[in-house]
Amino acid sequence: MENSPTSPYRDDIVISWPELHRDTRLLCHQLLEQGPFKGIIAITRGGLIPAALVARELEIRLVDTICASSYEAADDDTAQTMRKEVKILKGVEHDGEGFLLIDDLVDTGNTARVIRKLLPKAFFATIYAKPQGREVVDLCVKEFAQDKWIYFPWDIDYQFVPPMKKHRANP
Ligand SMILES: O=P(O)(O)OC[C@H]1O[C@H](OP(=O)(O)OP(=O)(O)O)[C@H](O)[C@@H]1O
Ligand code: HPA
Ligand SMILES: [Mg+2]
Repeated sequence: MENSPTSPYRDDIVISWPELHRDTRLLCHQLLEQGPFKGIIAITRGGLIPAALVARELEIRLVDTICASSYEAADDDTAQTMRKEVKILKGVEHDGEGFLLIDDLVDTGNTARVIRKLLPKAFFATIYAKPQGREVVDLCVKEFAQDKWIYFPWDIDYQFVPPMKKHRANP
């Protein structure tokens, strides 16, 4: 997948549904050591599917949301690399004590820093993390380099790829 020329991302990591499920279950094993939690707060939208999987494994039925937005699609329709100010569209009315905050990943840490301030007592977990944001969250299962763009399964599709031989300069 091609990144925009202005993008800081040089490489792509494509995550499949089974990989996301397996990584989320790995996170759950570690979360079981941290709980019990009163409930989960999913950070929309990326945190919604991981939060549903975590709720299933930890048998938590109280699931709330913090609705946030910080990226939008690039104009050239490539990767999502346009950064904006973090906007909170819906918060929660407590400091997070006893709650588990879930997002799909922490990249620059901008989103996580804003949400941390709103819920300073929550336990904050993401499936993936990049170095700039890692310290903002309490737990993650995998870390990737800062210049990798992570494609989640809900953002991609299977498609035909021509045989490698067709692209060779001197067949
Ligand atoms: O650490 P950061 O640099 O702030 O980036 C991480 C955030 O960016 C993405 O959300 P996005 O705002 O794109 O919205 P989405 O979850 O609705 O896709 C991702 O789901 C994280 O919430
Ligand atoms: O690497 C990423 N992948 C998907 N969404 C993101 N939001 C910030 N960084 C990323
Ligand atoms: Mg998000």
